Amino acid sequence: MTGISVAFGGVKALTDVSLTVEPGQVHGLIGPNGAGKTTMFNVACGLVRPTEGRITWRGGELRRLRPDQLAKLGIARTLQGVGLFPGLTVLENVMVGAHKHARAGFLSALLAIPTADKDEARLRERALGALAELDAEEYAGRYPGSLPYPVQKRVALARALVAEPELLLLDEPASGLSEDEMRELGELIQHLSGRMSVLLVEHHMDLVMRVCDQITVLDSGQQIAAGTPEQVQNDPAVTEAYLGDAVDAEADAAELAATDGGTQRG
Ligand SMILES: Nc1ncnc2c1ncn2[C@@H]1O[C@H](COP(=O)(O)OP(=O)(O)OP(=O)(O)O)[C@@H](O)[C@H]1O
Repeated sequence: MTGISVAFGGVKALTDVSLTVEPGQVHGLIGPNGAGKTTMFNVACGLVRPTEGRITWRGGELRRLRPDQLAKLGIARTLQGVGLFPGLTVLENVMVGAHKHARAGFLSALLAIPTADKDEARLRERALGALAELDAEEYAGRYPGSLPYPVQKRVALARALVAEPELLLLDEPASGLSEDEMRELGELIQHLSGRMSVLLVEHHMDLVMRVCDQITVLDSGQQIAAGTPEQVQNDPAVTEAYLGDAVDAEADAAELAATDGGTQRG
């Protein structure tokens, strides 16, 4: 993505941001709150059209990237929420992610139309394989609503992986996970990068520093640093941006405490 700018009405969410996810690499996108990470992620998955800039994929420019084209382009994503279909079982949810591999289409496969028997069997096998990779095979027959949040997140990831994407877009995959689950997620992401590229938007800095090959840092819609985890960690502009964020939070807390104190005194 080159020279990406996005404006929402008068708000400039991104100004001239460029990043390239290299084949087989994990690329982290970080920055304090409101930096523009989600907006950039949404540009990468076609949910937000940039005001300016170019998106290049497989050597060609994508003039109009739409979310429904992603699977055909070899791109899969998971979003901040979980986004599973509550009325489908875990297995069926994952099969939805594999539908581009089915000749007769997902609907006929799901409805078990006779001509789709072979496709359905293949889909089922692929979906079970993806669930097994995420250690979630045992939940295949369950409905998402009955499962703990971290398991739902694993199912959502299995649904993205089953299409065997070339590029996997992950928006805050570690949110709501315990330390142990986060460590497992880190290992999984590193393992996956052997066969696909990953763009990772994440708040948990230790995870980002552990698994990313390259990192782009945004602040107030601008790119303030880019490089290896070590380069980014030692970049004064990055420290300053995060420190500014912490100082703001402290000032807010102090102001709130002062207001509370005033109320008590009054
Ligand atoms: N749909 C929208 N309409 C108007 N402004 C928006 C919209 N989406 C994002 N913004 C603004 O764009 C800026 C960047 O927001 P964005 O959500 O991309 O940041 P972020 O880095 O993902 O933040 P966070 O870490 O808090 O999720 C913010 O100022 C935000 O208020």
